[in-house]
Amino acid sequence: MTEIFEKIHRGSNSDSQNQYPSSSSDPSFKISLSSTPSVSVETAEAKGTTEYENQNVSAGYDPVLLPDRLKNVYEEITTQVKQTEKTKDSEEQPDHSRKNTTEATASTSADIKSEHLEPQIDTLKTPPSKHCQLNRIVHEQHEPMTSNQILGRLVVRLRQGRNLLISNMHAEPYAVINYDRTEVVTPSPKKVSENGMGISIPSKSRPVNETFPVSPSLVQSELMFAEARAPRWDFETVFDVINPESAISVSVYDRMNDDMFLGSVKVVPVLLNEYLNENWYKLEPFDLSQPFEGEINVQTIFEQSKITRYGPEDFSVLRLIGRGTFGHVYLVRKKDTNRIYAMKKISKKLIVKKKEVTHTIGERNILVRTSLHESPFIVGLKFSFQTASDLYLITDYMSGGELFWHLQHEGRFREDRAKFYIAELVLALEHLHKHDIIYRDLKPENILLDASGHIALCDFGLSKANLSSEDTTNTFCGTTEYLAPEILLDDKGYTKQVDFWSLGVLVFEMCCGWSPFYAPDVQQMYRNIAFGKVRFPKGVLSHEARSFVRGLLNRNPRHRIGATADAEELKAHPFFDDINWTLLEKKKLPPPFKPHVQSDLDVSNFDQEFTNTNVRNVNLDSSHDSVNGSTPLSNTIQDRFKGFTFTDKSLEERFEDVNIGEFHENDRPKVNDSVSNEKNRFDKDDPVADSVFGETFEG
Ligand SMILES: Nc1ncnc2c1ncn2[C@@H]1O[C@H](COP(=O)(O)OP(=O)(O)OP(=O)(O)O)[C@@H](O)[C@H]1O
Repeated sequence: MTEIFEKIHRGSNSDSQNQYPSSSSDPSFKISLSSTPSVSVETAEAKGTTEYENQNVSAGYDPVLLPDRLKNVYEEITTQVKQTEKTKDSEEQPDHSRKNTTEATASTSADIKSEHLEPQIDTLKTPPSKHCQLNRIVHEQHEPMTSNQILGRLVVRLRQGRNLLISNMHAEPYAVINYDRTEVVTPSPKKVSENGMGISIPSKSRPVNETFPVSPSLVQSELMFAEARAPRWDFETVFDVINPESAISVSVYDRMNDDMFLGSVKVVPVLLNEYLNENWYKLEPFDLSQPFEGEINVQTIFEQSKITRYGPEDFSVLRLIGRGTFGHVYLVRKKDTNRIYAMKKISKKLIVKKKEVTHTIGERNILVRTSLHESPFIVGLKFSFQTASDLYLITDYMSGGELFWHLQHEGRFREDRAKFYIAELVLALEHLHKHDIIYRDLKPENILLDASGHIALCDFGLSKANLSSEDTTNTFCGTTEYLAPEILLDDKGYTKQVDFWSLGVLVFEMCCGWSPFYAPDVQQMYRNIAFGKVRFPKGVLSHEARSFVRGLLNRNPRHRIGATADAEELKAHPFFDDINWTLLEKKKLPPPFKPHVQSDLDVSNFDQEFTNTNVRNVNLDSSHDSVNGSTPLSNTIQDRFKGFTFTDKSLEERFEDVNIGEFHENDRPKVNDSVSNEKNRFDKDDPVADSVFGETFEG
C-alpha cells in the first residue's frame, strides 16, 4: 500500500526525491479513469438495515484497466474496505467527530500506518515544471481589456422613507446601498421624536381611535410607530464610477427585528456632470406575490472626475482583515471618496522568491475579466496598481466575512442555507467556466459574504484562464481536502470538472460539519480522496442532497454531474428543484442568513486575530520603497510584473492587457496545505455529535 502512494507521488524512481510523477518516469503509476460507471449504493436507511456495506467498490476505477502492479493493491484495498466495514455496526457507532470520520473513511489504512510512510508532501509541492503545460494558451482568446477610466464620483443620498411595512414601534430600518458591487450599510434612522422635534406623518393605516380616551403612553407608541414607518436617514455616500452601466440597489432591513427585509429599489443614476436627480421610489419585495408597501427618497449627483489614476497614497489603512501567503488584506478608505474597500498588498519579493509571479498576475487578470463581465457572485476588482516593491489589488469589501468563519462558529448549516450558497456558487462557477476559467481553489475560506448574505468568490491565485471545455491542464494545485482525484492520479490532465468535485466536498462539509476526506495527515487524505468512502451521517442530508453529493463526488470526471453540460446539469438536479435561477441570478432571492453588519466599517465578521492587529505603522507610501533599505528588484524581475506596469510615479495602471494563463517555467505550482489551514475549525464540539452514520458511498 505504501508503494502505491510512493508511486503516485514520486514515480517509480525512488531516487528522484523531488520528482513529481510523470508518465515518462513510470507510465504505470497513474490509474486510468477512462471508464466505469459510478457506484450505486442504497442507503442503509432506505434498506432499513443497519449496515452500509458497499454494493460495488469499483469507485470509479475499473480494476480491469489498472496496471498489474496497482491491481493487487487495489484489490487489497477493496477487500480491506469490505472487511472493515462488515465489522462495524453503523447504526450504533458513536463515531461523529472529524477524527472518527477520518478513521472511518480511511478504514483501509490499518496496515498502512504500520508501514511507516515517509512524509512526501514536499515532493508533491515541488513538481518539476515539465509537468506543467507551458504556453499552450498564451496567444489565444485574449480578452480585449478595455481601459475603463474612472468616470467620476457618484453621490448617493438616502434621505427618508415613508409607509414602511415594519412590525412594531421599535423598528430601526436601515439600508444596504449597493453600486457596482460596492456596498454601504447606513446607520439607523435619526430619532426625531427623542429630540422633541415632533412627528408629522401619521399612519393612514393605523388611525387613532378618537372615541376612547388615549393614554399618553399610547400616543407615545403611536408616535414612535409613525416615526419608525417614516425613517429619516439623511445619509450620504460617494461611489467611484467605473462602469457606466451600473445601477444602484437599495435594500431596506429592520435592524431590531432580525434584519427583516422591508423591500428594495433599483435606481439608474444619470451620469451627467453635476446633474441632481431626486425621486421617491416604491419598495419592491423579493417575492412579488407578497403584499408590500413603502417608499424611499433617493438623490443622486454625478461629478465627473479629473483624476484617472490612483496609487497607494490615495488610501488610508483602517484595519487588517486577512493574511494570505504573499501579503496582507486591509480594510482601507479611499481618501477622495471616503469609499471603503479591501486592499490586498502582495510583496513582489515574496512572490518572486516563491515563484508565484504568474499565478499572481493571473489572479489580477481574471479579476479584471470577471469585473468587466459583471458577475454578481465574484468579488469585484476596482483598481490594481504597483510600486517598486508591492502589488495592490483593490476589491469591494465583503463585510459579511468568510463562509469559513460562519461555518466555524455555527458548526454546520441547515440544508436550505447550504443550498442557497451552493446555488450561488454554481452560478459563479458557470460564469467562470463560460469564460474558460477554471477556479481550482473552492473552499469556505475563499467564499465571502456581502452585507446582505450573498456570496462572492475571492482569491483567484490558483485559477487558470483560457481553458475551454475539452481542454485539460496538469498543474498540481489546490487545497488538499478539496482536490479532485484526477488531479492526484491522472497524468492526462484534468478539466473544469475538478471545480464540481470541490463543490461536492463543500456541500458535504457545509451540511455535515466536516470534510468528507479529511485526515490529520496529508498522505492519508490523498488516500481517502483516491479510494476512501464517503459516509453520510444519518438524517442530515435529504435524499436529493445525497444524490447531488454522490453525483459530484464521482471519481470518474466523465461521469460526474456537469461532465456533459457543465453548470446547466447541476442546475437541473432535483436538489435545486425549489431554486428559481432567474431570481437567484438577479440576487432577488432573499439570503437565508443576513450577517450582522452595523456599518460599512464593521469588521466583526472577521477574525480578531487580524482585526486587533495594530496597523498604524503600515506604510502605503510608495516613496518609502526606495528608502526601505532592502535590495531593489532588478529590471528583469520588474519586467515580469509588466501586467501591473510599474511606473516611477507608482501610479495606478488599471485593466491593462497582459498575457493570461502563461505558465512561466520558474513558476511553481502550489498546494495549499489544508492541514496548516485548518486553524481551529474543528476545535469546537462536534456539531453532529448525536448523529449516527447512515450511508456510505464511493464516487
Ligand atoms: N474583498 C474582500 N472583502 C473582505 N475580505 C477579503 C476580501 N478579499 C480578501 N479578504 C480576506 O482576506 C483573506 C485573504 O485573501 P486572499 O485569499 O485573496 O489572499 P491570498 O494571499 O490569496 O490567500 P491564500 O494564501 O489563502 O491563497 C480572505 O480569505 C478574506 O478573509
